[in-house]
Parts: sequence; C-alpha cells; structure tokens
Amino acid sequence: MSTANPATANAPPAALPPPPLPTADARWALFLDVDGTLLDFVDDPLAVSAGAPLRELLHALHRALDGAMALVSGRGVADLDRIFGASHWAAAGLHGLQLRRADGSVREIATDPAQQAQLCRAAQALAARFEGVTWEDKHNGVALHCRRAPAQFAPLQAAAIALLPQLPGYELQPGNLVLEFKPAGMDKGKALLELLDSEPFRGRLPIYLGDDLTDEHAFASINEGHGISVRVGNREPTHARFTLSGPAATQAWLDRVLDALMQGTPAHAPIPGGHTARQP
Ligand SMILES: O=P(O)(O)OC[C@H]1O[C@H](O[C@H]2O[C@H](CO)[C@@H](O)[C@H](O)[C@H]2O)[C@H](O)[C@@H](O)[C@@H]1O
Repeated sequence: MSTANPATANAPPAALPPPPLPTADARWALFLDVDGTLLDFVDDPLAVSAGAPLRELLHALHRALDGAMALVSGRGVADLDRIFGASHWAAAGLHGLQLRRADGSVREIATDPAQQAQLCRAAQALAARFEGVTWEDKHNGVALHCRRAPAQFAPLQAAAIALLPQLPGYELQPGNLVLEFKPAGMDKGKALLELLDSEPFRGRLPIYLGDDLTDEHAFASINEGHGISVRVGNREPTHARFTLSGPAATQAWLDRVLDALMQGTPAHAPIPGGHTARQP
C-alpha cells in the first residue's frame, strides 16, 4: 500500500537542490502532477480550475516541447480536461488506469460497473462513520477526503485498511488528506513508462514534478531512467533528487524552463496562446 522506501524511511530530510534548467537544444519530456504541484489545494476537489496564466504557460511549453508534455494525476482524464481545457495533451488519469497518448489514442483499465457500485456503497458507509469526511465517486475507484477534518485521517485509514479484505481486487492509495480505493496493479510510475515508450516522448530526458506519496512511484521510475525527479513541497521521505517549494515555485520554474527552451527563437516571436518568446 505505502510506497515509502524502507531504506530512506528513517533518514533525515534531504537537502535537495532546485531542478536545473534545459539548454535550448534539450530534448526534455515534461510530466506534471496536478493537485499540490501545479495547483494549490482547496477544500472542494470540483472547485479546482487552472487560471488563464497557467493554461497559457502550459500551452506554450507543450508547443516548445513538440507535444512531449503530459499531466499525470489521480484525477480522471475528463476532470483534467475540465481543469485545463486541453484535450489534445497526453495525460495519465486515475493513477494511470486511464492513458491518453499524444496522438490521441487512449487505453483504459475499466472496472465492472456493478463492482464500482458496490465500492461506492462501502465507501459511503465508511465516510458516514467519520464526521467531516466526504467521498468522491471516481467511476473507477473511490476517494475519501479529510481536508475539512484532518484529524480523521488516521482513524479513517485504520478503518479503510480493515475494510480492504472485503474489496478484492482493490488497493488503498493514501494521498494528501485523501485515501483512495483503486483497482490494484497500476500506478503513476508504470503509466509514466508507458507514455515514455510512445511518441513524442520516446528517447527524451524525462522530468517529473509531483508532491505526494502517489508521485513516489513516478520518482522511482524517473531515477531508474536517469531523468530529473522533482518533489514539490516538503513531504519526506522522497525518492526525488530535486525540490521546489510549492505550486507558485513550480509555475515560476516552468516559466524559466519555457524561456530557456525558447532561446534561439526570434525575440518577441508571438506564440499562439499568449506567451511571447523573450530574449535578453
Ligand atoms: O495526482 P494529483 O493530480 O495530485 O491528484 C490527487 C487527488 O487530487 C484531488 O484531491 C486533492 O486535491 C483536492 C483539491 O485541491 C483536495 O481537496 C484534496 O484534499 C486533495 O487530496 C482529487 O480530488 C483526487 O481524486 C485525486 O486523486
């Protein structure tokens, strides 16, 4: 269930450096977690939306990387499209249970609707035992949210672990004040490798930014492939080798990445989507 590396579980917090910037000719592939990495947490998951500056920045990066940019999230792909309005981007949704490649082709590991309905009933009954806990039907798994009642996380987790044997085929994935019952066997690290084996990601240097326990799977995959793993925030322990302090720092760094990638592009060349190539 937990992805924490036993080898690092008791290690002191790592003093990690900020991530490097690309050279103008770098062949980067950018993988971005969403909540807690690109966007600040809020109480209501459905209230989340990316503002115009972030959308424009990501559109410009997507173009500068020739499409080698993907969102990797616990959210479903349709929810990502609602938040970013970019249904042509590659994306791994529901921790990789859903995958949309850059060419638009999709693959989904689907759940039997009757099984999902049973899971929803069990999750609803569980949430009702803990004041302030809400549940989210993810159509292929369920999330139990504690953001409005953080003290409930530990007792809720104990109850969820006790319930798990009654839910064959599911595993429990803890996240930031959230516990998810998800179909077992897929994680962000596997989804990332699947995307990396498709165009235009193949052969590029992978960069992954994430803030949560669910992102540790991806950090491990990235490190094996000699990519750049970036923890956003201060969660410990982590497999990541670089760090940024939070979503605002992520956006500032991405802005500098875009600038670096655009070196060599004529000054003030207009880029559809609002970003303009800046030259010294
Ligand atoms: O993998 P991510 O992109 O980080 O998505 C993980 C979960 O994000 C959402 O929950 C989190 O963000 C909410 C809105 O800020 C917040 O209220 C909640 O406490 C966070 O855990 C989403 O609701 C989940 O389904 C995702 O799995």
